[in-house]
Amino acid sequence: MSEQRKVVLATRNKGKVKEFNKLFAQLGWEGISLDEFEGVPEVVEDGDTFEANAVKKAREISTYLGMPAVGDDSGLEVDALGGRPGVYSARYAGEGATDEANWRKLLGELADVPAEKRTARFRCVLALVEPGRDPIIAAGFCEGVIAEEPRGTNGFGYDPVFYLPQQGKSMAELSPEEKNQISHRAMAMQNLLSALKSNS
Ligand SMILES: O=P(O)(O)OP(=O)(O)OP(=O)(O)OC[C@H]1O[C@@H](n2cnc3c(O)ncnc32)[C@H](O)[C@@H]1O
Ligand SMILES: [Mg+2]
Repeated sequence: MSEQRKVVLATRNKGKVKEFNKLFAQLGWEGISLDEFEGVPEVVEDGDTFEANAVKKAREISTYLGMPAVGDDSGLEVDALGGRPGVYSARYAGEGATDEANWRKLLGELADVPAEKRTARFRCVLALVEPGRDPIIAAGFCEGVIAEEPRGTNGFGYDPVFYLPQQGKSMAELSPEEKNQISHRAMAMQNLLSALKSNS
């Protein structure tokens, strides 16, 4: 996979697409958005794990288009909530919830939780599927703390309420380049690359 590589991004999330475009460019890969194709079926995310959903996204899209595809299933694990919302992060405040509704619900649930108990991590599992081959899977995470209030306007999802003590900023206050150096998605991409190298 070292040559110029066209890989379909098996996601409907525009924030993820932007991040992947930059991460892929660093590898000389070309990420192709699902918007380029018509009639692509919705993937039903009914797995209980990030891995199951990431593989399902990549496999269904790769099979449908006959091209390599990367699926990303990701979410937020909050320690004070026993790891919730986890794989249900996208629908935490209900099916089709907005990003803001999700993080507002989270701040509400953590209203009485003191600062030292607000630890959390973003997790990302990536699956690369080439037609007719077994998936290659890689994971990454990023540790932080759930803030009391939102800060910043970059990024997407839970970024405004995910505070990074080392940076002294929320994830939504980082530039896209800074986020791509430390994020769960960036770590998973690095691990995917290593897995590909040891596979070939
Ligand atoms: O399934 P696809 O089409 O890829 O798009 P999605 O937005 O539904 O993605 P997921 O099912 O993987 O759900 C991920 C959830 O975790 C959140 N999330 C994932 N990565 C994030 C990041 O880098 N920053 C903030 N929130 C993130 C995101 O907002 C969703 O609520
Ligand atoms: Mg989803």
